[in-house]
Amino acid sequence: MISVDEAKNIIDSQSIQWGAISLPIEECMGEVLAEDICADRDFPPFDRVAMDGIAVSFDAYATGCRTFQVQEAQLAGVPAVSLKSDRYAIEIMTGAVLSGNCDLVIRYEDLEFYEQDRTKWVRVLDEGASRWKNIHRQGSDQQKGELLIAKGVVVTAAEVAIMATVGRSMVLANKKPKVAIVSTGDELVEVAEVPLSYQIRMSNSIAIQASLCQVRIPNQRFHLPDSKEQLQAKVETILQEFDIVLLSGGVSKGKADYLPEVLEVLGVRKMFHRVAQKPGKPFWFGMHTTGKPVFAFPGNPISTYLCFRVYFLPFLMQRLGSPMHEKWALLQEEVTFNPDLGYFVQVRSEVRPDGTVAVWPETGNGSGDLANLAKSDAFLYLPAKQSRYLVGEFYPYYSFDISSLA
Ligand SMILES: Nc1nc2c(c(=O)[nH]1)N[C@H]1C(S)=C(S)[C@@H](COP(=O)(O)OP(=O)(O)OC[C@H]3O[C@@H](n4cnc5c(N)ncnc54)[C@H](O)[C@@H]3O)O[C@H]1N2
Ligand code: MOO
Repeated sequence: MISVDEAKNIIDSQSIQWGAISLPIEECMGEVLAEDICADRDFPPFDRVAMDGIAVSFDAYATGCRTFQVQEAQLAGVPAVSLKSDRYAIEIMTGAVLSGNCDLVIRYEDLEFYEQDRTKWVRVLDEGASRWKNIHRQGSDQQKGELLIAKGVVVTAAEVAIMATVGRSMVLANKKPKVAIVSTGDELVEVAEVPLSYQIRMSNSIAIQASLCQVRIPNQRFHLPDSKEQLQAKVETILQEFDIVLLSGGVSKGKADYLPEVLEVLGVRKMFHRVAQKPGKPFWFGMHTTGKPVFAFPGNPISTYLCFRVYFLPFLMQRLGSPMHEKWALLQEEVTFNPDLGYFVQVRSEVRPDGTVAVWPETGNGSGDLANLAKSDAFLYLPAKQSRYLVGEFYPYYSFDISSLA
């Protein structure tokens, strides 16, 4: 039996890539960028007028000139016009390119217009003007060629806006794997069915599917009976059609726990079976000859969910180029446990005003106590080789809320 850390390392060390796909920017929200996005020109690309008003020469203003003859108006979206001399002003609008020979913009609020001899004049009331006031200088935000978004970023509306402004109508995103979710067991019936007294409704594959849909991973759900022949035939076709196979149930020591044997026959090499942890001890992981990973989670609902959340999800996000960062939380009640196993205790959490996460254990009745999942909102990882975990100690924390990845 291997440790939790060894199991994670084995999973992480598999070289698996699903390549990249070119997507229109309208379709890339929530995707992970597979390329860097750089500035195609300076930001802003020209000296951009930042206030509606007039453009003048600062030198004229600095030598005491406060009245200017209005030469013309220059709106946004037209080429720059130039001052005839520094006694003139050009009416100018926000978003326009700064007029030639001008280096000061004064807002309408600080101006008085008047007419004299059928000529339009303007008087400047602002006594605190400086060179380049109200002008967003070319290249002052970013220079042409600078990195604006690094690959690996999950695209939000902010990235879409930046990609749009640099003219990227198509971008490269990490291709997502197609995942098969396979539950096994003759005691399981579909959700809409009424179970007989010796049956239960399946929930593991449904929970995994819900999580994969939330992080927008294409997936399909299957259910297979406890028959070696049927498992072998069906898993063989599933392995051809999907990039990753997640199985639930059939990996412990029961008479119908055929999966480890069937998987090996199908060319899935066992990388480990059994991890020194509770719950989820019988966790099995292997690699198919084609390089596709196969995760076989122990069937007890909390074990399946734990292995999915703690091992599979971080592996998936890391491979997609958007790794999940480890979070830590502060234990609020002492826990004692068997030092031979790492213990993923279910906890209820609260974020404190200082930002730390405080957690209280909600142990429930073991890995079959599915309803206890709703009383908790995370797993706290209490590592092996110690038996007491004290109030005020920090431990790694795996929230059930994965909405930040969506
Ligand atoms: N002799 C031993 N027996 C067991 C061991 C062991 O080491 N030696 N390990 C126990 C542990 S720990 C677990 S966890 C389970 C895992 O066994 P399997 O992976 O073979 O899972 P099953 O036996 O198929 O199912 C276990 C349990 O979970 C229910 N289940 C299964 N699939 C689903 C599903 N999709 N939705 C809802 N519930 C599901 C199933 O009905 C069983 O009650 O083995 C222990 N035994
Ligand atoms: O490991 Mo089992 O998952 O304890 O119930």
